Formats: sequence, C-alpha cells, structure tokens
Amino acid sequence: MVTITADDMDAADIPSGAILTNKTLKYRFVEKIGSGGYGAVYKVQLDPSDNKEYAMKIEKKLDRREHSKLNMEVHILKMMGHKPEGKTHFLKMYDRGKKEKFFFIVMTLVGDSLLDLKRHRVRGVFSPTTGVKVARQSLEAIEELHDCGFIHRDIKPGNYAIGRHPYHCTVYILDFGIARRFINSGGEVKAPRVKVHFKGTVRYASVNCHRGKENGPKDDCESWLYMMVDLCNSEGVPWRRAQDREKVFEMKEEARTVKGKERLFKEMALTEWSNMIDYIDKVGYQDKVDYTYLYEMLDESSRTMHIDLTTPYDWEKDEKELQSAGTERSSCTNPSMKSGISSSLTPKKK
Ligand SMILES: Nc1ncnc2c1ncn2[C@@H]1O[C@H](COP(=O)(O)OP(=O)(O)OP(=O)(O)O)[C@@H](O)[C@H]1O
Repeated sequence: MVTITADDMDAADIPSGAILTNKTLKYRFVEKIGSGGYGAVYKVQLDPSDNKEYAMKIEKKLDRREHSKLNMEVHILKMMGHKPEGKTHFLKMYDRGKKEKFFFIVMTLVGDSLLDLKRHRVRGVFSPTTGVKVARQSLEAIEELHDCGFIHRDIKPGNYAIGRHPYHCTVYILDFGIARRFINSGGEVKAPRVKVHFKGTVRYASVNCHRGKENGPKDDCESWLYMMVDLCNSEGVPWRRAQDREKVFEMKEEARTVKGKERLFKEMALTEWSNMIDYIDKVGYQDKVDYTYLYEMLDESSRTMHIDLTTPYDWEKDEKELQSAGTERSSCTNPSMKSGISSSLTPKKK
C-alpha cells in the first residue's frame, strides 16, 4: 500500500489515511472536523493505533507571520496540563510540532460544541436545567483561565464543547488564538492601553470592546452572559440580526434598561440575571471578578426556576431516547473544581 505523507501538504487539504511523522510518533488522519482561514482541525489516530482518537489543530505558516498563533494555545494548554482529566475544563495537549507549511498541536478530541448542541434542540435552546449547569461550567472555565492571568477575548458557544464519553457532561473551553495575558511578570494587572482594536465576535463582544477600551476579566464574563442568553432564550440576544457593529453596541446599551433586561432575560430568571449584568457592569478593568457572587446568583436562579439539578443534560436525554431506556437521573460525573464538591450538580445550601 502507498503511504501518503502529510508532512509537505497544505494545512487545509490533508486526505484521510495520510501520515504525519513527528520525531518517533506517526499520526494517521481520519477526517477533517472543521476549517477556517487559519488552517484546519482533524481527527487523527496514532499509527500503530493506541485505540484512541485525538484532535490535531493545524495552522498554516504565513510569510508575514514568523510565529504561530498556536503559540498562545500551546502556552495555555501546557499551563493547565497538570490537572487530571475530568477535573478541569481545559483539554490535554499531547504533542506539537512544525512542518514545512504548517504548525500543529495534538490534543484531546472533544464532542459537539455548545453551538452544535443548541442547534440540535427542537426550540433551538437548552432546557433551564441544562442552561444553568452549562452556565456554571462555562464560567468555571473562565475563572480557571483568569486565575492563570489570561483572558480569552472570544467567549462564544462555538468555543466550548462537551467531552467524549465518559466526559460527556464536562464542558471544555477551546481556542485561545486571541487570548491575552492581563497580568505582568510582577503579578500585577497590566496598565490598560489607551486605544485597543476590536477583537473577537461582534455578537458576544463586551461594551468596552465596542468602545475600543482595554479588556479585562470582566469582559469575558460579559461575553459569557450574552452567550448564556443565546443558549437559553429562544429569541437569542436582541441584536442577533443586526449587521452593523455600531447598531449592536447601541442595542447592548438599550439592553441595560428595565425593559431591555425584561427582553434580554425573557425565558430566564430575571432578577438573578439582572443582578449579574448589573454586577459585571460595575466591575472595573483592574478589578478581580467575584465569581462566588455569580455562582450564588446561578444557584438562586435554579431555585427561582424550580430547577432540579439532578436532571440529565439535554444531550444525555437525547442519547437515552435513542436507546429507549434509562432513568431521569444524570448518569455522568462533573468536574469537581472546588473542594471536591461536584460543583455543577450540587446546589449550595443556604
Ligand atoms: N479538540 C477538538 N476536538 C474536536 N473538535 C475540535 C477540537 N478543537 C476544535 N474543534 C472543532 O473544529 C472546528 C474548527 O475549530 P476552530 O476553533 O479552530 O475554528 P472555528 O471555531 O471554526 O473558528 P473561529 O473560532 O475562528 O470562528 C470547530 O467545529 C471546533 O468545534
């Protein structure tokens, strides 16, 4: 059989069956998962196989760019690498390297993104239980990143995915291509730059980002809040159809009025989510975010909405329906981020 070598190929065009060699390891390409301007993500296996599948993210080398944008991804995944699988919202990086035309990293293969999972729902939104559990996990991921001195700057449903079995109830954060260090080498928050170019995704960008102001941890939290509105409200964020960045900014400001909040949080716990947006708006660039307060508000919202946190995630139910079996109790364990408590499943007692 002829072996096709991927080593000299273009990042976006590697066929199934091609082999990439990195030092002593060989990877066989199984299929392309997705692609973009930067390159592509592939499902790969080791050759010979260890019976596992991995994700390989490949970035084209550009003449005008000496260093890989994947560098930030490598740096962050390396930093988080000591945490055991199932106890973190970060993927494991197994290998990395460069070839003539591209850079690559090999990491944990995850399942559907939150965007895919939402799109699979009949009404296009998560159930209230799944919504609140996803809100908690996705915020925990942001807190973990901030604790290490980085902000993400592109929080959105496509940048979170669930793990593959048995981690299918863990939400993972992806794509650190535009992440930024906000802490300097002395451990202090960097001085804000006077003018900052817009970065990220218009729909989820914070109002500070629209204003060209330096983004800090609070801005990821604001994007998280808009993301949760999109995942839990069948109408999504009110600016979802607005094309113009200025118009989106205006509509985000309008969403801060009493009527605006009623519309924004229409199918959510209005008081608690209003408290969260008000709180996030008061936090300054240099301030530490009080995540405990946000988790408390999420717990409070579960009580207001009479949510039973032991109900399975929507995608677990779908699986069960397919198998036409099972109980209504969640079958998977969640990452225990704090003090050994399964934070995403265990409501705090008052
Ligand atoms: N570790 C992984 N395992 C499985 N799929 C992954 C993994 N990393 C990324 N993907 C998927 O690969 C596709 C491309 O991902 P990537 O984040 O690189 O680009 P994108 O989301 O399409 O682009 P952008 O974030 O710039 O809009 C997405 O569908 C994403 O869910």
